[in-house]
Amino acid sequence: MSQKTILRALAGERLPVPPVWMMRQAGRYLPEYRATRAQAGDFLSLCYTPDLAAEVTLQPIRRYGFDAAILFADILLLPQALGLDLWFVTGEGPRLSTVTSAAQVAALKPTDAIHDTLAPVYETVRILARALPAETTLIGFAGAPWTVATYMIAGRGTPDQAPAHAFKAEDRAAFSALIDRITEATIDYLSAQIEAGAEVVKLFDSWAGSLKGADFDDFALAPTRRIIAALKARHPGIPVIAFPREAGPRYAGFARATGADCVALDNSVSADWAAAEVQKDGCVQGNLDPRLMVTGGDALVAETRRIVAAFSGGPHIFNLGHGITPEADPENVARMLEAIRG
Ligand SMILES: Cc1c2[nH]c(c1CCC(=O)O)Cc1[nH]c(c(CCC(=O)O)c1C)Cc1[nH]c(c(CCC(=O)O)c1C)Cc1[nH]c(c(C)c1CCC(=O)O)C2
Repeated sequence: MSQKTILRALAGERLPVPPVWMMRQAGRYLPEYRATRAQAGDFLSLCYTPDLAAEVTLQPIRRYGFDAAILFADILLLPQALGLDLWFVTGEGPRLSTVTSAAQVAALKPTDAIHDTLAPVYETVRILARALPAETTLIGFAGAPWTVATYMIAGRGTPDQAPAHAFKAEDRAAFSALIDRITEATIDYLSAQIEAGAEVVKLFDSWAGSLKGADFDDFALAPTRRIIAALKARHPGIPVIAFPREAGPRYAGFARATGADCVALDNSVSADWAAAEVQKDGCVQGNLDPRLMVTGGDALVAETRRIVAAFSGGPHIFNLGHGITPEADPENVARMLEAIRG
């Protein structure tokens, strides 16, 4: 069996101390990240410069000794590789050219053309596979099709994903074709990350919670299942983490329905409920409220310990319920790690 703690937990092993990493662990809360980002000039240049992207991936590993490193990139690089324009507005977030018709779906670049744009990401993975400490697991990632589609349709982040819901309601066939195109491209994108050295991959479905009923089945669950089945066929033994954020009761059964080796939990579900209803099917990850990394104090330590205790009966990877924010205090990360590792 692998000695890497993350891989042991993903294989279903209960460990006395849970392995730990954090969503957005390379990010603006760290002064060394801000310095490298300034050197790169802007966020996308940082993503597409392998030496610098590898450097920011390694920064939180050096500072905190996390058990996993997550490739530094962004879920919106794939839409760009499919032919959309992408830029980031400082202080606001991403902007993309949009896809809102069957003709625009058909005009996206073919899947085998994505690697031209994404080659630097694979090079970052290769650098990291060589540079990481022997005990650190390298996680690759992509956005899940629904979440990626919400940005491609709206051209930006939206609080309620209304433009994507409208497209789905107006032309379900064209919307489904878009989901299929993203699904196919995601399979090849993650496959290439694995071939470059990613040991685990994670699918971020940040907006899964806005899909209800049959829509959740068709556009959160089914594409995830299809991606995982294709990856398992091509790369047996590579674990997959699924993050259907704010899926609520639909977290139960999600691993069984999709074949995910681990389900990442946001902080809106109770740890005790998830221990009973989600962890019974395998590894779970997440749940700590990222706001505690800003406020810290005794509440951070108490909540960290409560989550460790709640999931102590089965396989568990400690993580936050969503990404750490720029306002977080780096000292609070150290405090959290001390509460987990003692
Ligand atoms: C929805 C989404 C995106 N990107 C991602 C998601 C899914 C997870 C989630 O829900 O947060 C995923 C992501 N984005 C980033 C990573 C790198 C790995 C990591 O450390 O977790 C990962 C895994 C870097 C990033 N991606 C982004 C930053 C900040 C950019 C900067 O340095 O200015 C980082 C470190 C920018 C980004 N990228 C995206 C948005 C909406 C924004 C702007 C909001 C923000 O600034 O936080 C799209």
